[in-house]
Amino acid sequence: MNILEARNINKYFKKPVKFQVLHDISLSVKAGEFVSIMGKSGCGKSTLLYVLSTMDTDYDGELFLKEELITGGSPNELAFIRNKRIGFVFQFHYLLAEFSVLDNVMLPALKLGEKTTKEIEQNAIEKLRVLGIEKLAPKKAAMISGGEKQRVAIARALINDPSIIMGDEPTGNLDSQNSENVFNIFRNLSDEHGLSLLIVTHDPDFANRTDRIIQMEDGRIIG
Ligand SMILES: Nc1ncnc2c1ncn2[C@@H]1O[C@H](COP(=O)(O)OP(=O)(O)OP(=O)(O)O)[C@@H](O)[C@H]1O
Repeated sequence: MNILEARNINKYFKKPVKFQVLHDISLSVKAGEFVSIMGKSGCGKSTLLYVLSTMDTDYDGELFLKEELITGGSPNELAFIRNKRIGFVFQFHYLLAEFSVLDNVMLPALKLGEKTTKEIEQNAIEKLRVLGIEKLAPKKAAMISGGEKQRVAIARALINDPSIIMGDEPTGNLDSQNSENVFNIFRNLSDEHGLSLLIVTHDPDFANRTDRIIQMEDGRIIG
């Protein structure tokens, strides 16, 4: 089954001058598939990811999540999809520095409000355990290392059991050992947990070990 499908996505920026940033992009990510997106700086990777993650709705074309059309959804529907069905990992972790690791991971589930605080806490501890960092749970986010912060950000992205994880250069700010850790976590989530992942990366060593590379050039998919 396709977890994510994009059909004929075109996007224009209108300022300072009108130009087409995405040209007729069609792609799909299947259940459990670990896919990377590569391409030169400025080719449109981040723009594409913002469209695919529903953060940007100003595009032509159609997006499907689990084979359901989500293009044209109301702001509330799209906010729900982003919180529950899509996990996002950025280059920078965006953790709340003064909150504990556990609280940071719990937040998206508290916002969703579908489970009790106790259930959410147990679930958050389980996600931290899967990522090998349950001991960090009580620590303040400000007090842990960069590599640990990124793992906490991944645990936070997993808390609502999303259908897909999207990442924009999630290893871009990490040293090689921490990049390797993050890669292995993603690989394991795909192989052992059947999660789909779509990750923008500049790192060929990372991309070459994903299931498939989508190559972009000048706003187009070229391979
Ligand atoms: N809000 C915007 N308004 C106008 N042009 C934009 C805007 N955001 C990005 N662009 C332009 O769109 C093109 C694609 O940008 P995008 O950030 O998607 O590329 P990228 O492949 O992710 O680059 P990088 O690898 O450097 O992050 C670039 O030419 C960029 O300058």
